[in-house]
Amino acid sequence: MSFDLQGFPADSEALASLAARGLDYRLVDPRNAAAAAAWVEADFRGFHHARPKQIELDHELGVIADRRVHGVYDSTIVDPAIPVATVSSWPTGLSVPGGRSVDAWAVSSVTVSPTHRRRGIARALMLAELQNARAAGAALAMLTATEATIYGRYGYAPAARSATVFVDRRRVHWVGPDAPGRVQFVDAASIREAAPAIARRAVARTPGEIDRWPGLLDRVLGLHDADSGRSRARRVVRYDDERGQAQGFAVFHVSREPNEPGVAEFDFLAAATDDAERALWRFLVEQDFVSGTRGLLRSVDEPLPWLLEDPRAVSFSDVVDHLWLRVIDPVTALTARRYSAPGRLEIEVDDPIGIAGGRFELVVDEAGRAEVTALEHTDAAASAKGVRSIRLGVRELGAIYLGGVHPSVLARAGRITELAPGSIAAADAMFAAQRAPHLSIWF
Ligand SMILES: CC(=O)SCCNC(=O)CCNC(=O)[C@H](O)C(C)(C)COP(=O)(O)OP(=O)(O)OC[C@H]1O[C@@H](n2cnc3c(N)ncnc32)[C@H](O)[C@@H]1OP(=O)(O)O
Repeated sequence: MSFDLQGFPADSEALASLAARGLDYRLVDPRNAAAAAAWVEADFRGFHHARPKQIELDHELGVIADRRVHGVYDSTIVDPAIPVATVSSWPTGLSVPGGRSVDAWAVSSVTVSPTHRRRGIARALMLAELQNARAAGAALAMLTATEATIYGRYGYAPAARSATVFVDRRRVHWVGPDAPGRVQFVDAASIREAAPAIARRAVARTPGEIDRWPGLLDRVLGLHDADSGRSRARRVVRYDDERGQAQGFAVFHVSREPNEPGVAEFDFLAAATDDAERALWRFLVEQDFVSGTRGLLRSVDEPLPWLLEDPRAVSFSDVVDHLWLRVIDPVTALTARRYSAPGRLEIEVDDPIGIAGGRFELVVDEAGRAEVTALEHTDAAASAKGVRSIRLGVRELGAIYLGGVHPSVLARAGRITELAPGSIAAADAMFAAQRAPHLSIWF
């Protein structure tokens, strides 16, 4: 999605509603070093992080150079250059079932200073971001949330979960296939050039993953602050296939207690093929002098238990909502993904914020490809025709979009209404995803 991030002004409604509270809502120019640094300072404070070191600040300034960054300013405080609220956003691809990527709008860095909380600042920022997403032509807006109670009111819903996986070293006996290639240690800097292409292919394999940005790869490889203790503890391994082509890499470190075996911990594994995924997992779980391996932000549907003789070597904990989606343009969003069963379904979407509401006809062919049309008529007419038809809110549409939540579960929760017999069963079959949606990074 090509889009000029600085090319349109700050949202006029947010501007007016914050001005009415004596606050100034501004688009921050990331090339203005002082303003951008003050914004980063507020962002770090908002998330209760320590003040950034210069090297971290420089890294963050590089990241926000590719983002649309807003701050809210209060001219009456001691340091009015530091915003009392922050938000950043950018257009990026979201992988959907079937392997395509849909244009989406990522929202991040939502903070409001504790001195200014609960007076509607976040609300103004979040409504503005929906308008930004629309202006950018995004089919969906998306975010990862610190707390699950903040974003539903703007139409977001959890659409992909993640889990912590722990593998008990003593019980590891690999029974999966041997990978034809090999795993080797590589220097973090040496893999940086190949990393974007591997990550891109890995992202395309899994619905729910989003495009990686350069600063993220620098950070996971520890290159943004190479001399820090954290970065120096990181080790990088790469999987090369039988032809010597790099197909995946993982970044891990071993946490140590004196004279005790440590735990191999990782939160970044990019595998472009099944062989790479298996080989990297095998390397990570078969280390010696560790009590186990812990992977963060892993899929709830990892194949790992099926690769070990003792599936109970693997435990899943902290299964949480992770990726939150907000449908902006139902026709584009619903057309982008592939479906698991053919059929015809009318979907009535209620959107209290007035962005994505309406009635839509989804017709899926034998290959799982969809044609989606916005309809004019009412549900009474649809059910009279005997057409399979459901009614749901925009949040529920976001929840089922990637196939991570079954429509029948939301129907049982009273959150989807079946307007004609068989419609929920049809929706379950159509929206099912071959691979559980999963997002393995924070953004
Ligand atoms: C995508 C991301 O960046 S996730 C990061 C979110 N940010 C953080 O966790 C940092 C710490 N928290 C904060 O900075 C603030 O508490 C924010 C940004 C979450 C909320 O900012 P505020 O300006 O206080 O929110 P605002 O006054 O606009 O509240 C809007 C609504 O959200 C509700 N709300 C706000 N924060 C929370 C919360 N943490 N938990 C539950 N409800 C909340 C309010 O009660 C209000 O509800 P209403 O619409 O029913 O009246």
